[in-house]
Amino acid sequence: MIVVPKPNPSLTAPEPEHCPGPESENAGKEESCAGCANQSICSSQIPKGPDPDVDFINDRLSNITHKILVLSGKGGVGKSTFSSILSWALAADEDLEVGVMDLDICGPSLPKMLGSELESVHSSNSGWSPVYVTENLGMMSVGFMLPDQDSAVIWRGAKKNGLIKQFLKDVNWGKLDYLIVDTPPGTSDEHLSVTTYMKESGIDGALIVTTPQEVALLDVRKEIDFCKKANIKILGIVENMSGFICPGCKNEFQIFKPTTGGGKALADELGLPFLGSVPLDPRIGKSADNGESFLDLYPDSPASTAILDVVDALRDSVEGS
Ligand SMILES: Nc1ncnc2c1ncn2[C@@H]1O[C@H](COP(=O)(O)OP(=O)(O)OP(=O)(O)O)[C@@H](O)[C@H]1O
Repeated sequence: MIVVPKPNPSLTAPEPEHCPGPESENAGKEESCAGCANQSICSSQIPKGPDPDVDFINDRLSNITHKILVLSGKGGVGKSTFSSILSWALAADEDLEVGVMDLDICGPSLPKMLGSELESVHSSNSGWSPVYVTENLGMMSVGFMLPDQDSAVIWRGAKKNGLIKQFLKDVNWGKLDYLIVDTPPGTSDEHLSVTTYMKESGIDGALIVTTPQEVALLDVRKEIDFCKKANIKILGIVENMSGFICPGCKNEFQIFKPTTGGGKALADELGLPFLGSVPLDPRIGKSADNGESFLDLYPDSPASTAILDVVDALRDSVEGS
């Protein structure tokens, strides 16, 4: 077994062709991005023509039964927190093999949330081995490849694309029942790369995390539009930080306005499944900071009940029961 050097020199992927940008005479013709006039999905950072790596990716991913993207329009709504709790919840079922891939390249928080930040990725002839949080929960994150926790990843789209491709091609997950893919906020390079490369092998769909406030919901609408354009099914919307139930007195308090209901209203308006609301609970943040499973620590809390309801609804949706 060889420890992958930190940072991994092989991550210096060849720079594929860039978007011509708004100044170019080709801008907006074949494909375009926010910098070009047209608002359609920009694929200029993905190499054109047949990509031999896609066969390797399809081969790797053919061992994975369910693939779920966790998306949100806005940052800080609890996407990584929910991805980590979801992974823990699924892995609590010993019959399931679970993987979680952290595609938040510039802000990888899953190694910390899953209590594995000091681990390293190992490589062998069969590829990169995920870091195992528990026997049946593996994880891959760029966070494992940084020289230290404070190092910033300052990469343009082409390089992010190279890393995502490498994650999909080289990580040897083995046979998985679930792969949870945590993404950064928005609809950017990471989203485009992962949906492009995973498309052929099949993505079950996207779980959209939001908070109840209008500013988050506004961005969620864009995320939903992205999913439509990229042909990704929306498995449902989860409203996180929805109301605050005091762990001491158990009363519900109104901290932000509106405190609850925005996610459900949006789901109803767009005819999408609403999977449930998870209340604000400061112990969720503390558990995540400590790399511990909130569900294990506080199984009887209203937040745990709400989270498990969402997980059940999600499993029903993808497993078709
Ligand atoms: N239900 C909750 N109750 C209390 N705190 C929460 C809850 N959900 C998330 N948090 C806290 O909110 C903060 C933001 O969460 P998180 O990092 O998961 O958001 P994110 O959407 O992944 O952000 P980004 O997209 O910027 O990475 C964290 O400190 C997390 O512990």
